[in-house]
Amino acid sequence: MSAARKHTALPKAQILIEALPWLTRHNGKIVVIKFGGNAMIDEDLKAAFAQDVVFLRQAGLRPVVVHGGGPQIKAQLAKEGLVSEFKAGLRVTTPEAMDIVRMVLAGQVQRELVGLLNQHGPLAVGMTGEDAHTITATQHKPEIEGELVDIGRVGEITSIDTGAIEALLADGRIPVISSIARSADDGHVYNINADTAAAALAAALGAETLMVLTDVEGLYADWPNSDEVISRLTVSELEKLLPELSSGMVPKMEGCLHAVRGGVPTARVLDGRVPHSILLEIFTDQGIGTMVLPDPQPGADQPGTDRPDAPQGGAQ
Ligand SMILES: Nc1ncnc2c1ncn2[C@@H]1O[C@H](COP(=O)(O)OP(=O)(O)O)[C@@H](O)[C@H]1O
Ligand SMILES: CC(=O)N[C@@H](CCC(=O)OP(=O)(O)O)C(=O)O
Repeated sequence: MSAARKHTALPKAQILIEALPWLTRHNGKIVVIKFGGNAMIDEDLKAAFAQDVVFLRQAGLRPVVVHGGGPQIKAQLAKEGLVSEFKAGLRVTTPEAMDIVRMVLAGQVQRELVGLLNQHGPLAVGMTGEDAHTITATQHKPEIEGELVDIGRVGEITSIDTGAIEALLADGRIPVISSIARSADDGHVYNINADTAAAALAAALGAETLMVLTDVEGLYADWPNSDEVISRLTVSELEKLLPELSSGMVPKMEGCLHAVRGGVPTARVLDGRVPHSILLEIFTDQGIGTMVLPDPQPGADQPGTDRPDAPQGGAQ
């Protein structure tokens, strides 16, 4: 009887052992996770996301959550009879819309995530980029067909102050950050795309990795004609691809590029519809989604394993 019990438990031990080199490698490291609006509308997935983030924290990593809420903002704008329009992939944000963006992100989405995480203990603390000058911005005017266009209170990040986040991490907390910035030039606030905010924070925090959860498997090579996912690419390869990308993938991949160019060793786009996608990515040898890597240094060995980020000694 006891021998049979041992036998059935063996696969569990193997799973834990597979995680060991990854646990060792990531111990104490900051991981910035962007939780996307579309990946966060399913209750079970949200609960699994919270479990994964708490698991990372208890396994010795230092997760920082940056969240979006595009679908929730869209729904609230519709309720209030306000139009929801995007230009250059960014929401046109009138002062009235800004009030709603702020209320939905900081008052609803962030509160809900903090609540889910804190079901596991007194861990998560919510804040927005306004707090303690975490994210400062000026007005962003995207260039559309050669002209700079005014899209309202949409911000371009000018500086990041990581002090408040670092204090929370040092206290063992999980910061949960809404993508709103304080203004550098007036007393108001700016709406920031959450992928852009997550990437800027990952670079400023010196994160080990940026993980962007979304509602597709990763970056498709020829979207929407094929579902072939690009499993990894270098920043130079990504830079060449950027002009061909459309809609929500643009800020995501620009964010990954910015983070890796800013010194973050890897940035990944993951399928947030897969339960526990974060754990699969961080603690298993296979990995999923799309990984962005720095360009190889001249003369350096090319990565030989399936996971170029594999821990020293190789994942078995
Ligand atoms: N090359 C591509 N690969 C994958 N998805 C793409 C690509 N180009 C555009 N997309 C679109 O980008 C969407 C993801 O962006 P978005 O909807 O803003 O996500 P989120 O709400 O998670 O921030 C996908 O659902 C897909 O419709
Ligand atoms: C300027 C801008 O477009 N801001 C975004 C902020 C939220 C966001 O990015 O949410 P997702 O990650 O769910 O798309 C917006 O208003 O929708």
